[in-house]
Amino acid sequence: MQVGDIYVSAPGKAILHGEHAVVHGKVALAVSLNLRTYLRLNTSNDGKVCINLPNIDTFLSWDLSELKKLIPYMSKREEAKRLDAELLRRLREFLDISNGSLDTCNMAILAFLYIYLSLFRSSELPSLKVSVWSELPTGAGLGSSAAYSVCLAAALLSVSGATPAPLKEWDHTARWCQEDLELINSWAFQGEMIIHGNPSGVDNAVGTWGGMLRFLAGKIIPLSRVPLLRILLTNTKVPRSTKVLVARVKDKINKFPSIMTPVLDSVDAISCTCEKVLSEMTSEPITGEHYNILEELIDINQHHLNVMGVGHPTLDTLCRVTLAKGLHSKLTGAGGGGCGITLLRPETDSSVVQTTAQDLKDCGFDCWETSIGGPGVQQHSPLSVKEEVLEILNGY
Ligand SMILES: Nc1ncnc2c1ncn2[C@@H]1O[C@H](COP(=O)(O)OP(=O)(O)O)[C@@H](O)[C@H]1O
Ligand SMILES: C[C@@](O)(CCOP(=O)(O)O)CC(=O)O
Ligand SMILES: [Mg+2]
Repeated sequence: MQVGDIYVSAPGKAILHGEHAVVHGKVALAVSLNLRTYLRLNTSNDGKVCINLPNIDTFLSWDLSELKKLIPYMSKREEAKRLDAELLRRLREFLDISNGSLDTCNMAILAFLYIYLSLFRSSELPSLKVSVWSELPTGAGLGSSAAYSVCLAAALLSVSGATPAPLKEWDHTARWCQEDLELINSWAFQGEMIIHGNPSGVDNAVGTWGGMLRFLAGKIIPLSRVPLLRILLTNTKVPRSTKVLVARVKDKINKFPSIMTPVLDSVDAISCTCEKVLSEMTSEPITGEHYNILEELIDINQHHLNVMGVGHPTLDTLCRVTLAKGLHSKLTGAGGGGCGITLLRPETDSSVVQTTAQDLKDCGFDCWETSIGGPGVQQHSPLSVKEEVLEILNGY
């Protein structure tokens, strides 16, 4: 087992098209953001497991002797594809968490202990301290749950020795090999299953690999030839739970299958059309017509998402305020509040961006131009972690 400090980070994501539909086997296009979640793990010998989650004011620790009692109940499992229902039930009982709980802290703790116990089930449980801090707003549609799960999976797998930590003495940052990334992604998916209920896997795939990707039924295709897109991100600050929204869409599909199926098919076609246009934009001169199509796709998809029941009055406001400046927006992630994206044209003047952002801030929203396509999960030397992040992580 590796001893010492491990620092890892994983990016958040924005879904350009395909949220919700992707849960039902349709195509999604997603891209990583320059906002990341950071994790520090250090092994200790105080006989405890501690977790510090300052974003959600959660600081807990358990004696190893308590956690060891959960191990005899764990069924033997070779792969990380499905959740171990018995372990989850025992953990819920141990933590006194009801089955339908949506509590932020409960979900985060359950995901952590589940991955920790599963990975160390057949060896000695290590005493360790984990601190996680994120630049991402939590529960706002930017994939904070996936970035959290990817960081947990990467750090715990490294400590267990299953995926050797890739950082060499002279490196500032390092990435895992493809096979190890697949393992990290599969354990992160389990964390997402605990937090989301029924995730598609697109968010943890972006958190693991970064960049822009096409996701269809678990198949991940990196899109390497994409134009540089300028995107304005707006956080309406209306809290919501991905788990609740995903369940709401499922209920609607079950209630009105013949009405909702064409909507999902249409979203699929939007994602495919968007992918085609993005690809054309790299092989021929970019024209206004490319952007006209991208904007129309955004408008149509936003209507579809409203039909699915995941809109919100604040998201309508976002679309109206930006359209007044000639800019097109849609929600991103699970919706119901949270964040939206606005496509900026290459020629959109910075004064227009600024006044639009101010109008949105006047509505009570947070708003910023973001850069997209950041790297997937990384291991860091402490030197390569921003000082303010290091201070937070090392403060516990
Ligand atoms: N930095 C973090 N620290 C602790 N828990 C986190 C963190 N980021 C995300 N989470 C967990 O993920 C949940 C939010 O996930 P979700 O509803 O899917 O929203 P999103 O992924 O869009 O941010 C939180 O309730 C919490 O359990
Ligand atoms: C709604 C969905 O498509 C994306 C959810 O993203 P987020 O948790 O809101 O960031 C669900 C999923 O793909 O698992
Ligand atoms: Mg999420």
